[in-house]
Amino acid sequence: MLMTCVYLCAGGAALMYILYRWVLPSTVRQYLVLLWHDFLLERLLDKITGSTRPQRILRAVQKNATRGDPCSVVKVGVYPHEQLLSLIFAFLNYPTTVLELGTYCGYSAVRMASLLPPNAKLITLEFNPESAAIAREVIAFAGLQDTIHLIEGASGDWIPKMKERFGVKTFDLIFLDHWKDRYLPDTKLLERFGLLREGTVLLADNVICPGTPDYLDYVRNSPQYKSKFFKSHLEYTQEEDGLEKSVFLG
Ligand SMILES: C[S@@+](CC[C@H](N)C(=O)[O-])C[C@H]1O[C@@H](n2cnc3c(N)ncnc32)[C@H](O)[C@@H]1O
Ligand SMILES: [Mg+2]
Repeated sequence: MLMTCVYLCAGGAALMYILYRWVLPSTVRQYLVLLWHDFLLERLLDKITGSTRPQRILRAVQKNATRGDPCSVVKVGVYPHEQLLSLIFAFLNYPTTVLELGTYCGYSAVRMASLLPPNAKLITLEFNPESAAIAREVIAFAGLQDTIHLIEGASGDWIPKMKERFGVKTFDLIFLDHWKDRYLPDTKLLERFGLLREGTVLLADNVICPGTPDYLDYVRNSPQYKSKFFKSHLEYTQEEDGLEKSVFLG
């Protein structure tokens, strides 16, 4: 009886894996991965540890990184775009004005700021107060509070105020990594408020999973952009994903 149960469970698990890996279309698979990873697994970990994911990230940074050393902070997590970011920063001859949409816990902000030349400025926007508070602590731990300017608020509200509130003329690099349905409207806002110059690079994350079809269609077909896709994979998974690098041509 026990062995029959074991065989049935093993057979069921194998069948589920085959269905998941080879039968389900990739879009369904991507939704399942996001549902599992960003929702079910996180809720389970929240319950078990009595803490939220941002709180766990901050604790991991405080425990495993060295205060004042941004590289040690970045090493605490998995960052799939490490090499590409370094290449793009070199290609741009080290940008001095960078905007990030979607800070979360400040991980990519710390990564990018650690590649910036002295006197450069990185503005990052986050509308979730809990994430913004954790990001502030992560940024301070890395010793980058003078380079990274974290704004708590929604991109749609802040992009129009960038020039008057922060004295920004145009950005050299913009990293789009917030909610995917905002990529296109925020790009149009950046255009409308004159924040792009000839040569500004838009780097859009997760354009396949969860995906940003309207944004991709826009930057790939507009004569104002020269766009190129870089294959990658979704953070912490093997699911196919990618970044779109689009150079504004003016
Ligand atoms: C994928 S996470 C960012 C991850 C971060 N860039 C990193 O790699 O470490 C997306 C974040 O964008 C924030 N967000 C989403 N839409 C936003 C908006 N319109 N304005 C500001 N923040 C937004 C979410 O609260 C979330 O924390
Ligand atoms: Mg991302």
